[in-house]
Amino acid sequence: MQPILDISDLRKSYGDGFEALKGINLQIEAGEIIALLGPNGAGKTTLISTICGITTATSGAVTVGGHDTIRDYRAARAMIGLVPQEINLEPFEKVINTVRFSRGLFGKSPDEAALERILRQLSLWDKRDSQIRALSGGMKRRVLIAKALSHEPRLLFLDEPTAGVDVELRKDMWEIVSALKEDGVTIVLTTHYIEEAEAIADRIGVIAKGELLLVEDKASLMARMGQKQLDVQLSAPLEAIPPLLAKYNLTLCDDNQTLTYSYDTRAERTGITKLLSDVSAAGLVLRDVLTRQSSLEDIFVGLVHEEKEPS
Ligand SMILES: Nc1ncnc2c1ncn2[C@@H]1O[C@H](COP(=O)(O)OP(=O)(O)OP(=O)(O)O)[C@@H](O)[C@H]1O
Repeated sequence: MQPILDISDLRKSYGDGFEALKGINLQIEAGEIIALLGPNGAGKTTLISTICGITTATSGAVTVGGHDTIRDYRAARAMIGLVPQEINLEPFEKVINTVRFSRGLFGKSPDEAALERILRQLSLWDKRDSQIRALSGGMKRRVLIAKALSHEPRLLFLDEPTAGVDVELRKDMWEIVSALKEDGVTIVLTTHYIEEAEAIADRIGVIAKGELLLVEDKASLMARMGQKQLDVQLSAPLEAIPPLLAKYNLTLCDDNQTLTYSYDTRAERTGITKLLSDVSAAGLVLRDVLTRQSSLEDIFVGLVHEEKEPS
């Protein structure tokens, strides 16, 4: 099946020569939620702006639903909704007029039923005649989403939808995103929050210094997180792993005194009991044991760190 979004070798250098995107390749299937995680300045906003035609790419190509975002800009843009980071609403305008106006900007014919459906979906229907300035911060964010949905796009970009919002509002936002997915909208969101990516994304991309360092199914990332390491510290150094312990796939650390064993915390049997009894049967004396777990955060920090300080 043709991906709804296809980005190939996308590069962006700003006027001062700074390369904000260094050859991004990414395909997104219809109906997915993908979270792009990255530190400040990684290039997330630049990537979204380039796809949406707000910024011009230096080279590379992007298609949305098969439409090239440059040659076939209108058709591509009509399929995209963008929820920007900043709240940029007209304070004296009524909610419904704001959303109606956005729809008009895309040249879509008026459709009051569509507006009602969007406003109801975002729990804004009761507020349709309120002025924007009278709304809470959370409601204003909902209006931004309603505006982005006003022309019924198939692909929605949310640029840091929960930056600086409280925990309750963040959860609200996550529910909205899940409901949109149920409706068949494909969602790309950028975030600094690892737990946000964990909570709602199907796939996670890590971006740093203009490069996409990893794109992976959340499930397989979680499987990596399920891996734990057991460090068995011995009272004396070893020359090599004894043959009796060969079957455990152990690593002997640089100090020659620590054996590391990886296991899956979710497996029925971790093999730890048997390992420890075989360690003793091999005549080794334990000094200490400790366990470590790699989290998505470790994976993320490790990747971004490697990128910052290439060895
Ligand atoms: N108009 C511009 N001119 C020059 N450099 C720019 C411009 N816009 C962005 N940059 C630079 O490009 C890099 C990527 O910025 P971008 O806003 O895309 O990052 P981001 O990942 O969205 O960061 P944040 O999480 O802080 O929003 C940054 O180093 C930024 O300073």
